[in-house]
Amino acid sequence: MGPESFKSHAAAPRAAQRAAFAHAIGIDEAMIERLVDRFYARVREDALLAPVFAAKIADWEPHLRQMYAFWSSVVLGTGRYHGRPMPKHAPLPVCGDHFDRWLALFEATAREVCPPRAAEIFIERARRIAASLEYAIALTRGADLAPGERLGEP
Ligand code: HEM
Repeated sequence: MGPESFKSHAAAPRAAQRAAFAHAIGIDEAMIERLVDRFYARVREDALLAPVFAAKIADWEPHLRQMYAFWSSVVLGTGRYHGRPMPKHAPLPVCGDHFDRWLALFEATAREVCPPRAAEIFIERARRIAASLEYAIALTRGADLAPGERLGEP
């Protein structure tokens, strides 16, 4: 087997292993839908976050479907999500407090909906993506956040 065929064979088992591991700890598409539905139900009742979403989202069904696809791609490696989150978040009137609240609600929901090991996977990924979104939004406002520094008021 030459290097090329080794390469092409190596990628598929890794993706399959990731999906198999996720399934073994209880993650599947139905769990993702429960997590996303409950999380955004909370977001829509949250005094800090609800107005930011309400200004952009009139019809929640397409957003929820997009978020099922997003989390399926992130955690199950299905490649179902093809969007680009950064341009959608860059213009939002948010600061570090919004990210803290988003993560607090997400973490509480994940711990309710998912078995412990599955919850930790969603939470760890969410924290990393939130931090990179926060950093990238700051850059669009001309601020290069130092480690630990938070996104200021828009
Ligand atoms: C301050 C916290 C956040 C706020 C206020 C927020 C708000 C929003 C809003 C309003 C939209 C819809 C934008 C539009 O359609 O114009 C959106 C889309 C989205 N958000 Fe967030 N978000 C936050 C954090 C996050 C985090 C931490 C993640 C990932 C872990 C995330 C993932 C996404 C994705 C994947 C989309 C769909 C983007 C697309 O159209 O492809 N968001 N968000």
